[in-house]
Amino acid sequence: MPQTQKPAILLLADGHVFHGKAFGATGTTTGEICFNTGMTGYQEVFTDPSYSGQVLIMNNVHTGNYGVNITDVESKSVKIRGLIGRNLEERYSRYQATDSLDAYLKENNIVSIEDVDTRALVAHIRTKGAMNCIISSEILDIDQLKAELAKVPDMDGLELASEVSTTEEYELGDPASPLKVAVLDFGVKRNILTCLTDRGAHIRVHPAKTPLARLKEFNPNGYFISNGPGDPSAMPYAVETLKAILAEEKPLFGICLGHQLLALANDIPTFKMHHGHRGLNHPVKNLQTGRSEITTQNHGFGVDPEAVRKHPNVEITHVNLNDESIEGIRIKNKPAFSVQYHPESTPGPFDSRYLFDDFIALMK
Ligand SMILES: NC(=O)CC[C@H](N)C(=O)O
Repeated sequence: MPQTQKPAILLLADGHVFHGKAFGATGTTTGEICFNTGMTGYQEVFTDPSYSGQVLIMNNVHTGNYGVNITDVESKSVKIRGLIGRNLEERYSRYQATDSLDAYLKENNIVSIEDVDTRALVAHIRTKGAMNCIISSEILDIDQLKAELAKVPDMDGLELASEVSTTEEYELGDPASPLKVAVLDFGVKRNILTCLTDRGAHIRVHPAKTPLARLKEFNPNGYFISNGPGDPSAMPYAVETLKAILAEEKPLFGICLGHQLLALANDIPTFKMHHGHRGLNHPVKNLQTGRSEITTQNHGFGVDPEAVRKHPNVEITHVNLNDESIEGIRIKNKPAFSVQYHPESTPGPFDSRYLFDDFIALMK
């Protein structure tokens, strides 16, 4: 906790007010409130592009105590819109750390609030569901905050992926590799790309709206459909590309948003969840092997379980052991599969990394 702190206010769309202290950048920020139950890995979480448009509560009581550095990132900048914590620590201790969380949030202009009763807040979101919120250390008048909050668009129906996708194509891995993967970037996490290149793939990463004709010019052995922020049903352009890719009959692997888009490309609808799944310890059962995995998750939308079960050509490969939501699917007559969770983890356990091996094996 820094020595001198201004007061700050968190207002929820349902009128609930939480008083706390300003941390990081001062000012005002808005977005959809969500919570992550992970005890560690906060820098990887803050830089995950799938969090764009969201204000994040860290459930852990202390965040910031091991500082930040330049390597523990999933993209070039912090992507959360704001941070809420019980204790956000300015002092840190770790030999690899290069700076404090406070300095990092200031540098990335992330308005944050601490000294909030996060247990009560998370319990409230779990009961009432996802909603928009506003944090401010400059506007302390509730009516004025309410007026600002009313201008914030709903996450439902929001297309955000094209805002965080790369604007230029780029290649990674060994250009001499015979294994080529065309990546569609909707906000891809860096470690997903590393999981592919570490397994020998040469990859080309493409902007979100790249048509199949351009993807094919790379002569790929397979296609990877990335994670990303926003509502998948607001991305008809991506669903069209996926349908065209599926007609190619080449291996396809999708993660999170990529999983939702694969469902939509098979006419399975997606829906807005009550408050989503975000954390590092979500149990998932692999129905093909019977084994359980502890997984990293970050999603606020899901694929319609009834529509998946009724689909003649889609097989459920993974289910969530907490709520039986659909965690993985496979297209029966095509070499295409996807998972709702994050096998690249970072942060999280490595239980599900085998999915990258499966994708490589499918291409070989
Ligand atoms: N991590 C992701 O790809 C998130 C997908 C989607 N934006 C969701 O919230 O469900």
